[in-house]
Parts: sequence; C-alpha cells; structure tokens
Amino acid sequence: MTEIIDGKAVASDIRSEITGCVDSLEDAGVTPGLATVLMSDDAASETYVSMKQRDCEEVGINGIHVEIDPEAPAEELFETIDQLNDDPEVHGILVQLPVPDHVDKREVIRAIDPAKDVDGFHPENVGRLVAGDARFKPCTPHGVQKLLEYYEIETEGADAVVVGRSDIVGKPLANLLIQKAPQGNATTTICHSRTDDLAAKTGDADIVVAAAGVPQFIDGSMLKEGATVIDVGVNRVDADNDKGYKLVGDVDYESAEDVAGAITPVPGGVGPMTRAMLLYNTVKAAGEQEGVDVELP
Ligand SMILES: Nc1nc(=O)c2c([nH]1)NC[C@@H]1CN(c3ccc(C(=O)N[C@@H](CCC(=O)O)C(=O)O)cc3)C=[N+]21
Repeated sequence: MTEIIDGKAVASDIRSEITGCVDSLEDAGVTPGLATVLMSDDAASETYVSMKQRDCEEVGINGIHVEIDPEAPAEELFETIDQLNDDPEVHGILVQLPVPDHVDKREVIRAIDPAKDVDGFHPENVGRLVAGDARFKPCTPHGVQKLLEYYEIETEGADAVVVGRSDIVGKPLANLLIQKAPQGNATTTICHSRTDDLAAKTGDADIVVAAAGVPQFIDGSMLKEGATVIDVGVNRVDADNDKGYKLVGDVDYESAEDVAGAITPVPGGVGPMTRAMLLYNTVKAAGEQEGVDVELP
C-alpha cells in the first residue's frame, strides 16, 4: 500500500505547537511579528501571501502586509525593507518572489537584516546552513525534512535524488540531506535540466524530490518500486473548472502512486509545510531578537 504523506495534517499539527510558542512569547511580553512584502500583480503570488497572513492570524503572530506597485522604482522596495529592518515589532521579513525585472533580486535578499531573514535566503544564512550551523532553514527544505521525520522515512544511508537546483529549494535541501544530522546522512545527487539520463538517476533512488517547476515531468516509469516521492511543484495548469486552472505537481501523481512506497499529493503536500515552517522561523526570530527561550517543535 502506498502511504499518502499528508502535509496538510502535519502542518496543522505544527501550527498548533507554534501557537504554544507564541503563548510563551506573549507571557514574556513579546508578540512575534511577520512582515510580508508583495511587489507583484501575479495572482498566485497574491494567493500565497494572503495564505501566509491567514496562518499568522491563526497562531497569534502579528502579520503586517505591505504592497508595492510593481511599476514603482526599486527604491520604494528598498526603503520599505529599511523601515522593516528598523521596526522592533517586526521580527521576520518575507519579500515574496519573484520581484519585477527592474528590481535586482540579489540586492533585495541582501538588504534584509539576516536576523529577520525568515526565508533563510540571505548569503549569511546560506553560509551558515552550508557550514552546518543553520539559523533559519529555508521553509520548503525544512518542511520536507519535517515530513520525512513525521513519516519516519529513513534518510541515513539512503540514496536521495533532488531534481532541481534552485537557491530556494534544490540547493539548500541537498545541503541538509547530506548533513550529519537527523533527516540527513543521505547519499545525495542533484539533477537538473542538463542531467544526462535523468530516469536512470531517479530510478535508482530511495527518495526522489521533484523541485524543478515543470508540471508532471516525473512519472512512475522513472521511479524505483517503494521509493519515497516528495513533490515540491505547485504548477497552475489550465482546467475546465470555475477557477480556470488546477494545481499539479512536478510528479505525474497517478502513475507515480502505483510505484511509490510513500508520496506527497499536490495540493496538500509540501505547500502547507512551507507555510508552517515560515511561522516556525518567525517564532524563532522573535525569541532570538527578544532574548526569550522558545521551545520549538
Ligand atoms: N520569499 C518567498 N518565500 C517563499 O516561500 C515563496 C516565495 N517567495 N515565492 C513563491 C514560493 C511558492 N511558495 C508556496 C508556499 C505555499 C504554497 C501552498 O500552500 N500550496 C498549497 C495550495 C495553494 C493553493 O491552493 O493555491 C498546497 O500545495 O496545498 C504554495 C507555494 C512559497 N514561495
């Protein structure tokens, strides 16, 4: 029987534990604050940011949302970031990506105070993660590790293949999977668009993580019997329904489900975990900035 990895349920569990962390911060006189900044008209980005704000409300984090006209000069975004860096009520800052073409993404990431960088994208935080001393694990890789933990999927000595080399998922996740730490110690291969014979690599893997942003490109024929399949893709594809689209992953679920030992669905797999780990990082940031011990889940 294929085990369906229920990210929605695990995320809900983690949110209730985070509510406890928020309570202990409140007892110390601290309300954790998360600022989300959106400089985009993209419908999917708007949806994700509003979900993040709703999550904050649920657990008692003070959510602050700033919207910047995507046509505005880049300076407007940088001024906003400076203000949020200086605002003692803001413990975490998330600038929703992508930003418009006239805004330099790297510069944006560097402008955020590393202590408030709850995405974990700032070079200082990337460096710490690679050095095995992570401050903020990036939310999606961290969420994937939590799923592996909850479902007791052995990573030690396992062959893991990460398909996708992005700075926000592929690279940090591969780094975490090779670390001498829980949910680490995997023999990890990173595959990407120039990989020769991808199916041979995925077909040998005990754990396959699909994070390339290409709809349904990994199917059952590319998997080993019993493999764990983690689908990070959230692709909107046209559909004949009210919304006009549906969400599909990077994995062709129907064929993969027959072969996999365990698999994450889309929606309801990694996506909700990404949002839960953002709350986790925000509570961690607040505790560190305010000198309050927080017992994180
Ligand atoms: N600075 C920054 N940080 C991010 O973490 C970040 C970002 N920019 N830009 C875009 C990506 C994408 N991302 C998602 C998070 C949750 C879901 C999610 O909750 N998905 C739900 C369903 C969503 C829906 O219904 O549309 C699910 O898969 O079940 C999806 C996508 C975070 N990102």
